[in-house]
Amino acid sequence: MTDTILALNVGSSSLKFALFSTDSGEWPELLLRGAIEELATAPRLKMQAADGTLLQEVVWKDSGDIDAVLPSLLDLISAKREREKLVAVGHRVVHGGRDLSAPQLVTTDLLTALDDLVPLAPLHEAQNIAPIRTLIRLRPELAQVACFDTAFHRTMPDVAARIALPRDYEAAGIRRYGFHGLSYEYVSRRLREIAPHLSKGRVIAAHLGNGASLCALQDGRSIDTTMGFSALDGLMMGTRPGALDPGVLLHLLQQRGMSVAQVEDLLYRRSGLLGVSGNIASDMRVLIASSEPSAREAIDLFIYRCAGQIGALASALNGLDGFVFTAGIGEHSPIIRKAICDRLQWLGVEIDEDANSNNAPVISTEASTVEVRIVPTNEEAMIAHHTLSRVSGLRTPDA
Ligand SMILES: Nc1ncnc2c1ncn2[C@@H]1O[C@H](COP(=O)(O)OP(=O)(O)O)[C@@H](O)[C@H]1O
Ligand SMILES: CC(=O)OP(=O)(O)O
Ligand SMILES: [Mg+2]
Repeated sequence: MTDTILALNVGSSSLKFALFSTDSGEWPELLLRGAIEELATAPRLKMQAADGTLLQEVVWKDSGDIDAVLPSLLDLISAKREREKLVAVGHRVVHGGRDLSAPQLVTTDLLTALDDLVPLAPLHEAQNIAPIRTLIRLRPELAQVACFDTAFHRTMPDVAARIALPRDYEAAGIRRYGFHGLSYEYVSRRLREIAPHLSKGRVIAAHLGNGASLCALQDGRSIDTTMGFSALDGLMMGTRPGALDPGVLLHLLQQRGMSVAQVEDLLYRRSGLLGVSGNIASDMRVLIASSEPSAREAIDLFIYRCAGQIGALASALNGLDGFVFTAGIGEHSPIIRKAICDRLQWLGVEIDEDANSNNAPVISTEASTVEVRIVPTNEEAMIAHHTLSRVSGLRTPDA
């Protein structure tokens, strides 16, 4: 009987899952994968075999939470892989705070530490922890490993991590952590395999999904990133504004009399593409298809802000050798990639329009001084890798 590992990646708009065999060495082999979209409103699951063949589709009648869908998910997976035995589950946990800088086996103490981090990531942390507790109840024999989005950014120098507040705030943990680290760790490792000439150089990776950020990679390690203390900072996102003048917060609280809960809701759930488009959508596909001027304005702002922050990270890297697009928008939207790249001509970026329209691995021209690539991310593979390393007592090799 083959042992398997389940990787769970709960994002702000979906639950992605993937099942891996533990038999194949350092990198577990993919057996099946899938996603549950619209978790909060109308959950629908799609499960595919490793070769992409559709295995199953399920639509739940009621809106649910992860707790409600997880038992069905486990049943559906074991029905498809009857001959394998699930031995461990790895979880993406968005915030590891100041102390959790590497994947950890789940213990009661760890869960208590994670509970304390919930206010730092209101859109994610509680959703990340919920399936861990449900699984302790449903399947107490399973080993569980928490893999942190913040961990990969531990290599950021102090000058990039520091916030310009009085020193005692930093001592209390108010510093820039960065997120999407599992995605950037995967992209960095993948670059080492497919573009070793780039992986040693100065690269910006753009994780453009529902949440969005940039990471400046030097020699494969994070030296700066656009998200900071929380997953609110940096780029404009599906429902978050990105970098915001803190004076706006004071104004909302003092002059408009908004409560803290209202401001939190505004910043995490009602801003970004959704807010600027006038509630048309947070989904880039819907905005691109819309003829409403407000949809166009939301897209234009997303591109403008993204290009500006690429400039800032290019300065942190003292130049640019490579640029990588990844995640939902980055991997699938030629229109957005082109619009961003058109604003990077001053950096020597030149796009090959055919390659870009075809989502080719390299989308820059020969003449471009920056090699622009699409690298599909695989946070689940990274989670499975760390989980296998933890449960088999191996140390994870450094990225
Ligand atoms: N073909 C496409 N064109 C434009 N945007 C796309 C396309 N496919 C996916 N997306 C965008 O990708 C986003 C989801 O990205 P993803 O990385 O899966 O997000 P998350 O992990 O945060 O749930 C969607 O909100 C959608 O806007
Ligand atoms: C950290 C973060 O924003 O994650 P996601 O893109 O999954 O929302
Ligand atoms: Mg994601």
